[in-house]
Amino acid sequence: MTSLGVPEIEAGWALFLDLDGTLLDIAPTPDAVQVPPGLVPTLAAVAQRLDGAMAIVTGRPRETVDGLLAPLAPAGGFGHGAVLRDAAGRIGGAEAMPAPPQDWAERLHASIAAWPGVILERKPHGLALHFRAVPERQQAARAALEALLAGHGEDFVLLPAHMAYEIRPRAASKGRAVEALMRTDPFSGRMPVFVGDDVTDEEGMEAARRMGGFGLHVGRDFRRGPEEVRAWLARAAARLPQGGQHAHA
Ligand SMILES: O=P(O)(O)OC[C@H]1O[C@H](O[C@H]2O[C@H](CO)[C@@H](O)[C@H](O)[C@H]2O)[C@H](O)[C@@H](O)[C@@H]1O
Repeated sequence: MTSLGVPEIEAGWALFLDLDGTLLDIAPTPDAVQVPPGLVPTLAAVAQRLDGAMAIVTGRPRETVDGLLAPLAPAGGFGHGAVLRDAAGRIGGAEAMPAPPQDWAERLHASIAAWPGVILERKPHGLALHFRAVPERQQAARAALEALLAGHGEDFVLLPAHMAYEIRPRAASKGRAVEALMRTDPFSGRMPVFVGDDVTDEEGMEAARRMGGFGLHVGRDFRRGPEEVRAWLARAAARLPQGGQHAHA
């Protein structure tokens, strides 16, 4: 255990890691995030120590994550679980996921033209309105997304996020990503552990608990934030045997 009571990573875990606010420090805008030197090699080493049972579970699209973490292309749940990639690199899960109607982005562009500082983020299976630079626009951003959902409430849901509101497919969730990946090799049979910081991560943590594992929260457990998560991962990369629990010395 660490001094704050977070258990050290074990070779028999399946590790599910949120990205923004967990591995990466929060930045002023989505495009401004910095991937700290050493993070990608650490993630690659941890995945190797866990026999590949490590996934990134994030609201970001797969293409964005692959750009940020290149050359690593980890297993994961992307777009809040709308798109899945297993440890063998097979992509799926999005067949039944709706894309936001074409006119939604146009309608939002029209709204935010009058709200300097509000950022519209378009994703394959969702949208986000960021108001970090102009917190006074929070209610307006929420209302704009609620207006879009008025005719599509059955397909999409509204999510509160860090200084943002998002729309995602109702059928997508981080819990769905955990459950689906846990049915695949090499995740199957391991103890799921989900690490996250946000409201949507609670569904991933709940899924991990249902499947015999647990969740760790950045804030309540990792009180020093993403920096502490990265140090925890680096210790596992240095300490666990190469090749994970099946490795022979
Ligand atoms: O599931 P996550 O990996 O935690 O991603 C959640 C959303 O993160 C991003 O937005 C947040 O991080 C930005 C960069 O630090 C920050 O500027 C913004 O205020 C946060 O809301 C990302 O832009 C979204 O697409 C993700 O869904």
